[in-house]
Amino acid sequence: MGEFVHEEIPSTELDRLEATYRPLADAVRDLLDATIRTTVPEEQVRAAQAEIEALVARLRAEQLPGPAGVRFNSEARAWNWGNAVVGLRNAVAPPLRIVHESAGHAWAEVELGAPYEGPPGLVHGGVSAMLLDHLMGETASAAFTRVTFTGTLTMTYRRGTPLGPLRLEARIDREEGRKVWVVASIGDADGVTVEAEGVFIVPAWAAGEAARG
Ligand SMILES: CCCCCCCCCCCC(=O)SCCNC(=O)CCNC(=O)[C@H](O)C(C)(C)COP(=O)(O)OP(=O)(O)OC[C@H]1O[C@@H](n2cnc3c(N)ncnc32)[C@H](O)[C@@H]1OP(=O)(O)O
Repeated sequence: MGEFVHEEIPSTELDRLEATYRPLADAVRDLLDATIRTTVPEEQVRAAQAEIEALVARLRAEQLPGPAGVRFNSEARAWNWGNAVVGLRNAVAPPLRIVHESAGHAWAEVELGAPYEGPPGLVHGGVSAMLLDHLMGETASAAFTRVTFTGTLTMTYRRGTPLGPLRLEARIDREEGRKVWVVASIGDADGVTVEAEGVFIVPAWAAGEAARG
C-alpha cells in the first residue's frame, strides 16, 4: 500500500502552497478541455505540443519519486493533493469539494465537462462510480474520525447523467462492527440519475479506539 506520511508543514504554509498549486492545476484542467475541443490548424496543434513538452520538462526538474500519498501534520490537517477525486493538484480530479454536513452526511456540487464524457453528452458511468465511491468513503469515515476502505459498491444507473451542474449526496445508512453501509446519489436539476449503495470497512489494521464498539 502507499503512504500515510506525517510531514510537519505548518497549516499556514500549506495554505500558501495551495494558493500556488490550485491555479496551476486549474490551468491544466483547462488544457485537458482545450485538448479535446480545439479545432485550430494542425501546425498550431504541433506547436502547442512542443510548448507543453517544454513545460513538463521544467516541472519535472524536481519532483517526488512516486505518487503524492496522504500527508498530515500535528495540527490535524491532512492533505491528499494527488487524489483522483478531490486532489487539489490533480487535473484529472474535478476536484470535488465535499461539505461534511455532519458525521455521516456529506454532499458536493460539481460541474462536469468534456473530459468526463462517456455516452455523447453524458457522464461516463465509471466517473459517476469514482466520484460516488470517494464521497461515500469520506462519509463512512464519519468526518475523518476513522479510516474506511470500499468493500463492495453497487451502482444503479436510473437514467443518463448529463454533463453540466450536478449534486452528489451520501449518508451512513447503518453500521455493524467494522462495516459501514452508505447510500448515495447523483442528481441534476430534474432529479436523481444514479443511486449507489456501498459497504465500507474499517480495515483490521486500522481498527483503533475510534473504530471499536
Ligand atoms: C482519516 C482519513 C480518512 C480518509 C477518508 C478517505 C476516503 C477515501 C475514499 C476512497 C474509497 C476507496 O476507493 S478505497 C480503495 C478501494 N478499496 C480497496 O482497495 C479495499 C481493498 N480491500 C481491503 O483492503 C480489505 O479487503 C478490506 C479493508 C475491505 C477488508 O479487510 P479486513 O479488515 O481484513 O476484513 P475482514 O476482517 O476479513 O472482514 C471484516 C468484515 O467485513 C466483511 N468484508 C470484508 N471484505 C468485504 C468486502 N469486500 N465487501 C463486503 N464486506 C466485506 C467481512 O465479511 C467481515 O464481516 P463480519 O464477519 O465482521 O460480519
